[in-house]
Amino acid sequence: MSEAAARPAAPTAGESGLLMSLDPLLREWLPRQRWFAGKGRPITGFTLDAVTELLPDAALLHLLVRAHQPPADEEGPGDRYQLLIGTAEAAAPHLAPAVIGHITHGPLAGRTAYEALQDPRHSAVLLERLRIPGALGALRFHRGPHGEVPRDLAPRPLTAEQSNSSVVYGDTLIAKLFRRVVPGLNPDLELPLALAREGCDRVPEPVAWFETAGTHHTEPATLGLLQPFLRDAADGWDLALKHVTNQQDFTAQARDLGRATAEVHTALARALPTVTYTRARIEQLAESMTRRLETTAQQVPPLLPYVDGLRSAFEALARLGAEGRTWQAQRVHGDLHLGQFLREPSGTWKLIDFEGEPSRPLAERRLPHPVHRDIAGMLRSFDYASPQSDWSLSCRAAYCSGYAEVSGTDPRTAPVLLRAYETDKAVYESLYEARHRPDWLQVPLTALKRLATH
Ligand SMILES: Nc1ncnc2c1ncn2[C@@H]1O[C@H](COP(=O)(O)OP(=O)(O)O)[C@@H](O)[C@H]1O
Ligand SMILES: O=P(O)(O)O[C@H]1O[C@H](CO)[C@@H](O[C@H]2O[C@H](CO)[C@@H](O)[C@H](O)[C@H]2O)[C@H](O)[C@H]1O
Repeated sequence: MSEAAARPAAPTAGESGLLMSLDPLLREWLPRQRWFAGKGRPITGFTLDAVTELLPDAALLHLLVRAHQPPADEEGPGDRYQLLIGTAEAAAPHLAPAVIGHITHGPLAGRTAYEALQDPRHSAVLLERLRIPGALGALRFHRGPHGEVPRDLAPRPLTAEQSNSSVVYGDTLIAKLFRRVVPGLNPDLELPLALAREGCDRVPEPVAWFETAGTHHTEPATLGLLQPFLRDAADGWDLALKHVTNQQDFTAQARDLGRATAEVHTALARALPTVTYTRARIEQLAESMTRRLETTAQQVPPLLPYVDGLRSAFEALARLGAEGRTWQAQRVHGDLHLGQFLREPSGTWKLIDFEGEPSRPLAERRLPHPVHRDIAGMLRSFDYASPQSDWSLSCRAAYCSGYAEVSGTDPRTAPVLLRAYETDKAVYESLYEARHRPDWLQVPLTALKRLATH
């Protein structure tokens, strides 16, 4: 790959000028993005961790920007975000919704900054980079062992509400760019690659990816990946909602989803290390769930009345550990819900988005867990589609039966573990909804009310 357009990764005087140009705009724009993790906390400033010019004259910039929002979180001084920014004398009319703002300070004064993934000319540059392995500025591009990356596929950005940002190329490939960037290998790349090595075809195999080089004290961070696009696939969440609306049974699909989950779990257990959860680890798990409940209740006050009742779910888990109960633990999906399953026109369910819960530290997301963690995520998801209904109860049962048919173990034989994970998931959801979709907060709250009196 040509290094011609690359600029050094470390910020230079010119780059701090760049920040002067962008700072006022980013303060306004960043908090409005769905993927911005620090909602509700004021930004006190930015640091530019790296800038790579993908097109000359600042026409297309790749930035890793740290947003300072005291106090610092577990992963360092401020969250680090990946931004692709285009600048032009004037943004073309079709890019109006992508405009970040008019630059009034610094070296780019007079130009307009916009979200470059919305500009097909710019997302085409990204595809071209992903096609050819190599280094460019702060970025490192890699190709997987299989799969073609054709040239000149027409890009279209996905408009779905997402935790990250995706671009579909010619209905053939889909690129996903992680927005909040943390050091380390992202499980969204790690697990699909491991599953592909294992011959599991339930997951689209990454064909290319890119990362930023680490520093002397941080690991490289995965920035994005390119996978086959599952054309004409139906999203499990949309499909479930349609069935609810039309008062149609969904148990056959739920059973298939259970079978697909068990297949993926079996392959993951073969592909990556497993551990046994014994007393200490189970008590630790119960403690971390309790801590999360308590901190979340501080951030989501409507949760407060249920805290005592919910704590009992985690106490029961710790008690089982103390009595000598053990479980096998392995790598799991980590944020499993109906929307993570896509049904191909052939009827086959595929699984996507192995990133885990984006707000958790990466090291935590890569820990092995009993499979009940994912199963609880799906049980919550049926409840989201039709809260506290017979529809959801029968789907939950069918899902567990399907899971048992393939794995040989019915998850319902571990009700205490399942309740603890379901409670933990609903606690996570209450924070997620409070931050991103306050209108939905009632869904996990209603479930938590029930789980508190279990
Ligand atoms: N391989 C794929 N084929 C078809 N659609 C996909 C594929 N991967 C993702 N999508 C679509 O993109 C959406 C967002 O992808 P996802 O990986 O869940 O991103 P995020 O982590 O930002 O939520 C999904 O809900 C799905 O509709
Ligand atoms: O965007 P991601 O797929 O990474 O996941 C986040 O957003 C999900 C919502 O889009 C959220 O899922 C919650 O809402 C779903 C309905 O929209 C429901 O099916 C899930 O069960 C529920 O958890 C997910 O928790 C969050 O991490």
